[in-house]
Amino acid sequence: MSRPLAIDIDGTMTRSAGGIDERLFAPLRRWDAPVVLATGKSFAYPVALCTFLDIPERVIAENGGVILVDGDLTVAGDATAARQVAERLRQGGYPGGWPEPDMHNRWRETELSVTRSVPLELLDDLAAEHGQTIVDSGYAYHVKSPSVSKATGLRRVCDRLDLDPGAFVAVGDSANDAELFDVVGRSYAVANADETAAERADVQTEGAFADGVLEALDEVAAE
Ligand SMILES: O=C(O)COP(=O)(O)O
Ligand SMILES: [Mg+2]
Repeated sequence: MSRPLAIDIDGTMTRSAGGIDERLFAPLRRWDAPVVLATGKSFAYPVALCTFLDIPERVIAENGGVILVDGDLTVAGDATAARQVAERLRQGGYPGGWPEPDMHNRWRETELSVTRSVPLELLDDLAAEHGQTIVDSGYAYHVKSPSVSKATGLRRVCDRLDLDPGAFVAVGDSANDAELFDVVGRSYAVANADETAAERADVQTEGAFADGVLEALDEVAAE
């Protein structure tokens, strides 16, 4: 019997060189419990992925800033603060996120994704000045409201689907998955996970990236 699944995208569903590992398409499409894509990517990306996977639109995007569950949309987070931090970065001679044209932030509704080439100390100071925190996905620094996370996103999803977060299994790879790992019934960190994710997960898979996801899915499906 399958359990509801909350799955991270970058570093988890992807191959080491990038791009979604196509071996995940069939098992996710067939999964006989809700599948929620939980990501730091901007809202458009996981919605598009649901469309192409042909699964219901159940999405926690922008590290909990935007949640979509079967047509029910919640926008949390602090878009104004994110824009102010972007402006301060530009004033300091840095990209206001990523170099233009910035496809990471173009369709972003709440937080700010920032290239990891920007000094973390500077970003920490700017974020704190605007009441925001930083989370590192391994792919980008995310300047976000401290009141949202993938875990707060999952709570919203659960309200909507009338499920308990404890019913969920989560799979992820990075610090931005750690709060999610704390609230689900069982959490898997793939073998390439960063230290924070690896420590906070219940289980570490032997396989990296999608191999780890397939391992987790097999284990859950066999129960
Ligand atoms: O957008 C990123 O930086 C990474 O997003 P992820 O949460 O899917 O790994
Ligand atoms: Mg990730």
